[in-house]
Order: sequence, then structure tokens, then C-alpha cells
Amino acid sequence: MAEQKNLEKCLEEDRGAEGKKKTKKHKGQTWAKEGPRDPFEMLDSLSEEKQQEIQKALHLFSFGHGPPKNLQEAQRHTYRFWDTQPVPKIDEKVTSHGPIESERPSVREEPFSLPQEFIWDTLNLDNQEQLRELCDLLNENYTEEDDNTLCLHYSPQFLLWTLCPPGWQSQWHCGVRVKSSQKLVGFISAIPATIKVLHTELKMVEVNFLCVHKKLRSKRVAPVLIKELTRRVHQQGIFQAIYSTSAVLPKPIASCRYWHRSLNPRKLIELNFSSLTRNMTLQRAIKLNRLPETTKTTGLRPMTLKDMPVVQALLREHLKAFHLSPSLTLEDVEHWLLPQDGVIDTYVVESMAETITDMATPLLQLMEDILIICKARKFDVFSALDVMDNKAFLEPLKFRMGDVHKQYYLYNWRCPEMASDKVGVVLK
Ligand SMILES: CCCCCCCCCCCCCC(=O)SCCNC(=O)CCNC(=O)[C@H](O)C(C)(C)COP(=O)(O)OP(=O)(O)OC[C@H]1O[C@@H](n2cnc3c(N)ncnc32)[C@H](O)[C@@H]1OP(=O)(O)O
Repeated sequence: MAEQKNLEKCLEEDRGAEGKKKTKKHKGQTWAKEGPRDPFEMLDSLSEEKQQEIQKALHLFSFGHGPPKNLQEAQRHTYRFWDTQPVPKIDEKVTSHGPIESERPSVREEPFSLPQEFIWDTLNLDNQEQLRELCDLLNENYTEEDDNTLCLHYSPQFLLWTLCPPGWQSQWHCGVRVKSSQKLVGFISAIPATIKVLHTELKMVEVNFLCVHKKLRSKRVAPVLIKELTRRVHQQGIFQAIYSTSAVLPKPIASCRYWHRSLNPRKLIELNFSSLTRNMTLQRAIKLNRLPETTKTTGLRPMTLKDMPVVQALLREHLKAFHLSPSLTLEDVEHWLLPQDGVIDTYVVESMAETITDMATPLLQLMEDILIICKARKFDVFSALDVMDNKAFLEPLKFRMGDVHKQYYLYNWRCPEMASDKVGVVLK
């Protein structure tokens, strides 16, 4: 709260009496240094009060606040930004596969303009202080207040794992700071990935952690962050991206859903993460969610470095079944799957003959064993998406359907919509 107050004060100070006049006079120029003035630029050149009035009116016309949460809302929404991007329109029936813009775009040299109070900053995550700043920005602003389903907490180690995989580029850790105080108030990231979309393997980026400080919402900062990241990715000769959001944007290629398995019902109910339905008492909920004490699968153990080649081979084979899947090098497997304390746990099943097996173990049994291990390790809840073959174990193992959807998107690539069980990618 104190931090937010400081930001407000800081923004006020940044504007200042003289600055305010200057901003009004020159704002259009600060946002739009070149090219013809488009409606965005014209809007941004107006005074802040005027912009807010117009935004309020636009929200009214869009029947709601923030981006649409479902298809009905999406059909009534005017996508001022997304309708200018190489993505299919929300009501488009996509039947073909391929790039939306096949011409290589000319890539502008200079960054997109920010309002004069703000500056771009490429974060250096090797620097502990900057890593901590990013954790704070995300922990305070990334999960929505009104979304009491999942409150994620990002640790520095987790962010390093998810933002610095093989081939990561620091210019894709793109931050926005308040010029006067240097406070970090916006962020977006990309990491490299090779993704197979049906039969086409594409070098692209995974975009994640788009975040704008709560005090700067609804001011069209997000589109600038997206455009600036796109420019930086284009500079490296990459023209496609994959991303997921709970919002419905033009246009999802798959709509997936979170499911949650309660491991500590008492705590989850106390925290309001779960609620007791009619006829359900706490004691009944605890009994219902009880798990066996011990695992069943012989040879189940944490993955180690020496398992990597066989894990990579098994994964490659398994992922062939899906229409959207990552293509993982040995280095990727080491980075993404090798256990790291507090970040990632991976288990393999070693047979008596000391080979790592895959389908020999029934999925239901394997997943029940994983739940038992998680409970023993004091995790409170196990969350999963209904992607891949997960539907086979979700209901039988007493997962509950969550409220949150995860919509998957491709940027500059058209492909027909697919069912969630054809999705073989889990975006962090
Ligand atoms: C080739 C390389 C390409 C690389 C780029 C590929 C594309 C990557 C795309 C990004 C993938 C990100 C993946 C993730 O990280 S998904 C996680 C997104 N982050 C959060 O949910 C954290 C909490 N929320 C916030 O920080 C803000 O509300 C955000 C930053 C989300 C929007 O800020 P704000 O609320 O202040 O809004 P605005 O006034 O600035 O801007 C309004 C415009 O922004 C559109 N909007 C709203 N939410 C999202 C969203 N989640 N993805 C894309 N667009 C979104 C919205 O429809 C509207 O456009 P239009 O309706 O007028 O058209």
C-alpha cells in the first residue's frame, strides 16, 4: 500500500506544474515521433482526463471492464489494438494453416515511444537487485485482486528458471520504469522455443509475464509493451509467438481449463480457495480427499542427469500425439525437467532391468503416486490443465474443475482450433 502511494506521488511529481503544461502541449509528439497519426496516437495526444473519459465511454460500449472473459463478451468487444495485429479476427472461421503476414516486416531501429514520465529498461536478471524488483512487481501486480482462485508467488529461483532457458536473450526481458524514481512499473518477456504446430516446426518465442502496475491500468501501456517486445523479437529474425491468457483475445487456437486436486482441504477452505458445497462438512471433505499413505509404482524416483537422453527420447515419442508440442533439445530437457529445489520436481520410473519406462505404468496409478508424494512433501493443492491425456485422471482422482480458463494463441500463424487434449505445451 505504501509503495502504491509512493508511485502515485512519484507520478504526480513527474508531471509537476510545468511538466503538466508541457505534457499537454507535446504529448502527441512524445508518443508518435514518426509516421502518420493513427487513432491511437491521436487518443494518446489528448490530456489524461480526456483520455480517461473516452476510455470510460469505450468500456461502456464494450459492455464491461478489461478484456473479455468469454466468447460472448468477445463478440461484443472492440479490439482496438488486437484488430491491428497479425492474428485472426475473433469471428473468423480458420480452416487453413500458415503465416498471416508472410512478408518479412521492416523492423524499426528505435524503441516505441513511452509517455515522457517513463523509460524502457532491459532487465539484467543476473543482478540480484533487479531480479528482486521483478519478483516484487509480479507478486504485487500479476495476480488479480478479484481473482481469488490462485494467488501465485514467484520466487527469484523460479523466475530465473522460467526466464533464462537455453538461448534466452536479455533484451527480451523488457521493463518500463518511472523515469524520476526508477521504479519498475511494467514488464513483458519472451523466451525462445521450437514449437510444432501440427506438422510444421517453427522457431518462435513464448511470451509471458505481461504486467502493468495496478496504478497504471487501462492507459494502453500493454499494447506498447507488446509492440516493443515484437520489435525486439523481429530484430532476431523471429516472426511467430505462442502465448496464453485467461482473457479472450482474437483468436484462441485452444481453450483449456484448470483443475485442482485438494491435498490439504482444511487449509484451502480456510483460505477460501475451496468452499464447502451443500451437504459437505469439513470432515467429509477431508475424508473424500484422503490419499493412500504409500506409492504403488516400483522404481519411481526423482530424475537425475544420467536419465536425460532416455527422457528426451520418450518425450519426443509421446509428444508426437499432439497438434501443438515443443521440440526439446537435450539442453532444454536438462533445463526444464532436471529437478531444482523449490522450482521443478520430475520423477521417472525405472524398471527392474534399470531402464526408464513410459507407458508401462498406468497413468492413473502414476498420477495418484505423484499426489501422494506431493502431499507427503506438504503441498496444499495440485493444479493441472485439461491438456494432453490429463482428462483420463482428473475426475477419477477427484480433481475439481477450476473457474479459470487458459486460452492458447499463436501470433502471426493461422491454424484451425484444436481440442484441449490435442495441446501438448504447458506455458509457465
Ligand atoms: C513475433 C513476436 C511477437 C511477440 C508478441 C506476441 C503477442 C503477445 C501478447 C501478450 C501475451 C501475454 C501473455 C501473458 O503474460 S498473460 C498474463 C497477463 N497479465 C496479467 O493478467 C497480470 C495482471 N494484469 C495486468 O498487468 C494488466 O491488466 C495487463 C498488462 C494484462 C493489461 O493492461 P491494462 O489492463 O492496463 O490494459 P491496457 O489499457 O494497457 O491495454 C488494453 C489492451 O490490452 C489488451 N489486453 C489485456 N490483457 C491482455 C493480455 N493478457 N494479453 C494481451 N493483451 C491483453 C486488451 O484486450 C486491450 O486491447 P484491445 O482489446 O483494445 O485490442
